[in-house]
Amino acid sequence: MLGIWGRSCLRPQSSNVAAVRNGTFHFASARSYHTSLVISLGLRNLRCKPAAGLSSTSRILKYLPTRRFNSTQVAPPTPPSRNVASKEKRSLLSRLLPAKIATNAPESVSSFRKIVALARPEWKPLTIAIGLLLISSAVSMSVPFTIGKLIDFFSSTNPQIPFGLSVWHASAALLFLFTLGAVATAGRSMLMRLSGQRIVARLREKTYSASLKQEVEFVERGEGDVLSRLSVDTSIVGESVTQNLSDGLRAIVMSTVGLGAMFYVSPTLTMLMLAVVPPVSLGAVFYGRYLKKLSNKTQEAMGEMTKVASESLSALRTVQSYNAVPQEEKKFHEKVETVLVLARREAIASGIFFGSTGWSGNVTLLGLLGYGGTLVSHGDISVGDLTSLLLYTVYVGSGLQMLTSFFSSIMRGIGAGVRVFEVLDRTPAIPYATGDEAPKDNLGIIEFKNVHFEYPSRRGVEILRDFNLELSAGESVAIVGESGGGKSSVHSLLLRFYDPIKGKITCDGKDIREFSTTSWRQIIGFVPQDPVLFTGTIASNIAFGNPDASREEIENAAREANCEFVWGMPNGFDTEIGRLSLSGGQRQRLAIARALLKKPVILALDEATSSLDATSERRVNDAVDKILRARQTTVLIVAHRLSTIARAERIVVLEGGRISETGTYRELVGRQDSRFRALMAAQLNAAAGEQVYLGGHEQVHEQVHEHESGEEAVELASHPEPFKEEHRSAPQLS
Ligand SMILES: Nc1ncnc2c1ncn2[C@@H]1O[C@H](COP(=O)(O)OP(=O)(O)OP(=O)(O)O)[C@@H](O)[C@H]1O
Repeated sequence: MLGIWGRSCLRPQSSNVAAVRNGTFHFASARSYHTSLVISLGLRNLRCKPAAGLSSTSRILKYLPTRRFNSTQVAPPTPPSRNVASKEKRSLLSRLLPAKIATNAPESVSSFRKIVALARPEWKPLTIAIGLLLISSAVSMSVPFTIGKLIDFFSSTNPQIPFGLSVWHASAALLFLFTLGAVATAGRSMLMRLSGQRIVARLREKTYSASLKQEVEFVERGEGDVLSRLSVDTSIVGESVTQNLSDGLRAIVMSTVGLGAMFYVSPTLTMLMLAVVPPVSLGAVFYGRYLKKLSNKTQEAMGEMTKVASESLSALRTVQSYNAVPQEEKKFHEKVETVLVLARREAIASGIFFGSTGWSGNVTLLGLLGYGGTLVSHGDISVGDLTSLLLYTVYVGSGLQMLTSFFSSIMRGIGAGVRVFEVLDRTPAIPYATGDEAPKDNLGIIEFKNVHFEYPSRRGVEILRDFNLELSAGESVAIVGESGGGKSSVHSLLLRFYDPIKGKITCDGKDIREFSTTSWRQIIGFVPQDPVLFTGTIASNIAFGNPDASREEIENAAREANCEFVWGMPNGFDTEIGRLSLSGGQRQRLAIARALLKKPVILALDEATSSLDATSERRVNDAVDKILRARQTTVLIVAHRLSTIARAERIVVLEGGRISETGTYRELVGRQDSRFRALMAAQLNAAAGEQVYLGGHEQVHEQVHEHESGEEAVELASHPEPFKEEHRSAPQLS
């Protein structure tokens, strides 16, 4: 079945599948996000016995790229002294609890407390539900007793009904009792479920909100993991605090009341029945251990399977364009087979276990019946009592079984809780929304001062090294450099997706770390290299982050960003779009409109590296040109195309993590030994068949007075003299 599922998933339209970036799966649309949930939930359902071990997903997703907390960003680790002190306690715990939970005993305890605290707002319905549980349990526990009495009544020559009731009265009383039991069961079940769902909903919202406030690194490197915490772990926690708790209570009531009733009816027979408990428990221990080992392996195998599925689905365009569907089906099939082999072993083990426990149960019943029959024939107990006893034995047996699974479910809940609270209680490495208000105008100079930067995931690899850059208010600066040189990283630092490891970025002399991230980001319009659209209308996409913008403002921003294509769409600004349902150029212009709508004081524009078609490129360039000419905004462009570079007031060359050269376009091109010239010549020469734009000084200085047909002439009088735009699509630097 999984094989079929995998096959059909590889064939649908690829519209909603996102990219794999930095080894992380990015599900950017609701549908692909949903796919990821389906994968994790589907896998969870695949497990035959959830009893032993932790949340399957916690292990499944171990194999997806997950964020490992690094030393600078993690919530404070457990102090060593506490570890030593609790060592002894842990060794005992380790025998009782699943390994992962036992090694994190303090975490587990606090997770358990937090789980209980989650149920606090639901105390009223939960208390009522527990009351109803006691009523329904009392009713169901009275059934064996009643059946015994009924048998005695019908087999007796002189039938007597307790309390002197008539047959009709007794029947009516029993009917009422059973109806009461049924109503109590229905009420308990509804209340427990509803409370559970409300707890899960609250937990999901809180966890989602906490995830959105983490620094991007945390979520991007473990996105799949965060999703599984949001979807699967939260529901396990909710279940454990309601459904499992209710089942556990029911099991306790069933076992204790059942045992009490059995002792009341016949202590000897009860002792006989209890003789079977030790061997069955021993069998259960061995079975449990084997199952735990097996389920660990199964979860690992399922992790591999999820990885294969996620990779192919998130790169569906590549898979389909290379006709690699059969190849991917085969890969998936192999992983499914591994899971099936393990599932088969688990099925055999559980078959043997449940078969043998059933056998021992039946043998016990036979023993009880044999010995009990003798007691009946001696007149020591009645037939009714023996029947009640046998029925209570069944109740106690199933009560004990429920207790076993209750214990493992609670353990699972605690394990899932640890994972959820890890996100929920985590302090983001880059504080969210705390700090001073950033200036909304009169920005002053923005300065990168001796900035050193390396990505937390790649410690020791310096991307920026003593990087210095000054941006005056209203200035437009283009950063150029080799691909992978760190240009986009400069934007990431400006936007405070990361902080420098040394040095600082200041705005009018004040470290931007002193501003709250929300107010600082509010004044920046960011157009990333590969803009992301969200499922919704074009208008809602432009107004992303500005939900109160009027239609007029949205249209003005779209006009300014050359989004004329919107007016040609069937429903104009109300046209529904998906993540990839527009061309690259259209997406960029929409993203520019989105940024402009913010009326940013700083515009951080990362030019698309992917080749746009000539018209799109021209329209994007014109949109950028308009912004540059307006000169109201400080613009920092990561530029790849000559056409953009030439339009900036100043160009900085980023090499070896620092700025090697700075100047106007004219200055840099004019210098024979300029790094800028060398860099561009090298990169443009690499473009086979393309004319080398910077082959000669004179070529570069030819002024363009006319543009492509129907386009506004590009007047760059205030800019350095531009290059000759001979090709329809300008070559890129990287
Ligand atoms: N999130 C990340 N984690 C770790 N390393 C990263 C991350 N993002 C980028 N890098 C690495 O940092 C270096 C600089 O990347 P960056 O994207 O800033 O380069 P760039 O100059 O903008 O490249 P391009 O012109 O190709 O877009 C690259 O070596 C890249 O592999």
